[in-house]
Amino acid sequence: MASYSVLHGSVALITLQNPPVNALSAAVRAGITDAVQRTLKDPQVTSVVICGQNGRFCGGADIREFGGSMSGPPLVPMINAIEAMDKPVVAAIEGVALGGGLELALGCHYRIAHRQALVGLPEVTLGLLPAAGGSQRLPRLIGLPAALDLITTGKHILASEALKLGIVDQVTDGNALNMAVEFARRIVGKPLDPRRISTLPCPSPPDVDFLLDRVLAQVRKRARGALAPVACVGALRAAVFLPFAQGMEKERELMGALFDSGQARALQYAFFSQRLVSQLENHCCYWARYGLVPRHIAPEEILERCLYALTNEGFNILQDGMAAGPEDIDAIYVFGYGWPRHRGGPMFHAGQVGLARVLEKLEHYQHKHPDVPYLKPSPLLRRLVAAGSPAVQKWREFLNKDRVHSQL
Ligand SMILES: CC(C)(COP(=O)(O)OP(=O)(O)OC[C@H]1O[C@@H](n2cnc3c(N)ncnc32)[C@H](O)[C@@H]1OP(=O)(O)O)[C@@H](O)C(=O)NCCC(=O)NCCSC(=O)/C=C/CCCCCCCCCCCCC(=O)O
Repeated sequence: MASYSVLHGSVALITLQNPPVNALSAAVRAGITDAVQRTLKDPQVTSVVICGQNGRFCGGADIREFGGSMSGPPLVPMINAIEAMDKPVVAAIEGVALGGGLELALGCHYRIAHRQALVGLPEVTLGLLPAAGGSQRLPRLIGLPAALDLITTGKHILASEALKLGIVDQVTDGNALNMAVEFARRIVGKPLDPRRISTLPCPSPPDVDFLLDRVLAQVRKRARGALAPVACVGALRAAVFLPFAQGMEKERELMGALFDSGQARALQYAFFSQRLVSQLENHCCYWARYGLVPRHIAPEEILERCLYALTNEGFNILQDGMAAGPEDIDAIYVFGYGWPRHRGGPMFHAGQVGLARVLEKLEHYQHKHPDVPYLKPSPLLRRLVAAGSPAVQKWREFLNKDRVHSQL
């Protein structure tokens, strides 16, 4: 939800309330929409400040809502309505203004931030693009090159850097909310048209096509099949060449394609699993408090059972002739599945760990869990170990000999 109050008799204060990061859930969007209506109707109110509860402006759209059917007031018309207001609206940014949070702030006429606050449009890291107007407003505010950098990487920057780029208007080491309220009182009556970012032209260099093509090529190379970074460049191209309303349509169209893609779902799943893992320890405390004794599973066991079962399947695939050599399997993992390049790939890694050790571990886990077929050591792994664990580069040779023998 969002609370509404009036300070000094004339400054409406809209406070986002959704701990811990004030994500823009349906209830928060409904609260903001209601509060905007109240400010419009209240003749005493001459300016508005939007802030977040507990020193955090907003961590963006509520990622949990993406998994289900979305309800409540949509974000885009809400932000457009804020920008269209005829009373100045100031965003008081403390803590974070990320994703939809920054997009909300870009719909405000001014942005005042704490120097240490973090701002950014990290949607790309979730397989999305800033589709609440961010891809259209940010380049209009700070120019195409800087917007391309921020939106295609999704990086968070400090408000002090955002000030240099022109994303925020002022920073403070003190209380950003107090400063925003004082600021809001002072600017009443100043023209608002130049502060409505959607009405600004998009500043871009003369060689704009060249720049967009170069960035697209870089992004394609870096993204290795990821859809979102490429879509981000498409949305920014629209910001340069199309009027705002049409750019917004393009933004929505591109977002629609990303939204239901398996990639966006996978990245959002990864966002939450990363956080869940860090809570594991607390769950153990919870069990202990209620007298439950969790079976102790060492992290090595989880790692080894996942990793060595995967490698074992690689040996089976090689043995069945479905891949010509270990390099084929490693290349698929490194280039297709983000396996850390510095670890070479699962087959190379098995060689580094030592084939005898991999075999020993598989035998150990198979003994403990005889019902798990993936843990049964591949005959090829056994033969390689028996042959003295040749280096991975020699396996192709070994396999060829093996295959010839089996055909004789
Ligand atoms: C930096 C953080 C904010 C804070 O970090 P930290 O202090 O370390 O805390 P964490 O442990 O990370 O988080 C604390 C808990 O909060 C949860 N959390 C955090 N952020 C969110 C969030 N945004 N939503 C939900 N929950 C969140 C987190 O999981 C923790 O909870 P728990 O412990 O797991 O229970 C850090 O949290 C962070 O980086 N957060 C993410 C910031 C981010 O990525 N924000 C961007 C979100 S995406 C976004 O904003 C998108 C905006 C555009 C939406 C436009 C919608 C339009 C829809 C159009 C649909 C198109 C279809 C059209 C089809 C057609 O046309 O037909």
